[in-house]
Amino acid sequence: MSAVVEVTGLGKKFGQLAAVDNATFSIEENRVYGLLGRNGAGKTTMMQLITGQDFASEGSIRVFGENPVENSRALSRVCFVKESQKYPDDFKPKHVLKSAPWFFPNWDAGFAERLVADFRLPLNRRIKKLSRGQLSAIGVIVGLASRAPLTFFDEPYLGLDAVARQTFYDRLLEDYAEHPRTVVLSTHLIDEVSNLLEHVIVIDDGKIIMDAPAEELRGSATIVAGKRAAVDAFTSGRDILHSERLGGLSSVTVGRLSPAERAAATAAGLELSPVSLQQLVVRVTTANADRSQES
Ligand SMILES: Nc1ncnc2c1ncn2[C@@H]1O[C@H](COP(=O)(O)OP(=O)(O)OP(=O)(O)O)[C@@H](O)[C@H]1O
Repeated sequence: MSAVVEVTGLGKKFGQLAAVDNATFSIEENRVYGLLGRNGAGKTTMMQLITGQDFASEGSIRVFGENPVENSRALSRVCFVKESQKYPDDFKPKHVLKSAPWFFPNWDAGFAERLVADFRLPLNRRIKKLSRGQLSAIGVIVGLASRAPLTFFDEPYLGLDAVARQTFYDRLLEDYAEHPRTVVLSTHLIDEVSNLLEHVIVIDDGKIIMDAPAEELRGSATIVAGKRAAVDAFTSGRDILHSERLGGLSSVTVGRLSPAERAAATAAGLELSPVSLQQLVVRVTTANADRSQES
């Protein structure tokens, strides 16, 4: 498997603030990635750096083996869909679709047309007059129909309703199956996309705090619940990601349990339940914030 993006010791400072802090990771070819993290964690900044829209303060970035800054050869293979995309004042969606093939060599006009129907996008209305959802739909259509070998969707759902979001996920999966490429989704709706993701990168306070295949993460944490004394006895000495108490009951999130440990927990009358990807991300980012405050 080959890396389409290689980030090494990357840092980006805005004055004193390290929006990206000593980040090292790679993005492999033909996989769907989730770039996840809390508000202000550094996701957009990271995507801006990788797509050559901003300069790094330190470290190196390779996109298809090259420095992306002002590099039209590397960037012609990249599509970055962001919510704050600006268009010329008098532009209509039809102008965006007409100009897209200039930027994206793999542009599929027929696919774009089908997506316009799916998202009920009015092609002839000025972009300034579009609803928030219609504006999001333009980005989603460009991101999908461009079939760029590396596509970033920065919170593509912001204006989309639940039906339109599901349409986006369905079309993405169908098209990805036929035309494999690398897709990076940045989103807060982790549960909604969790089945789509093959690899998860979590950024917190500019630092990469998790970088793992989604399959490995599923089942990597378990909620142990039951009578407080029994939960405490079972979880004592373990790395605890989260704990909640209510009267004499307790619910504690711990790391991966072996089959023998699971059997012991059940024998002790404890209930075990899996932690969703969203819960896991919340737990690790909260644990990271607690550690940062302590140090
Ligand atoms: N141009 C800038 N000047 C100063 N600070 C900035 C600038 N751009 C981003 N930041 C700061 O850098 C940090 C990271 O911002 P970034 O937009 O990358 O976060 P994010 O993870 O995309 O957040 P969200 O999920 O809220 O969109 C934030 O604290 C933000 O305020």
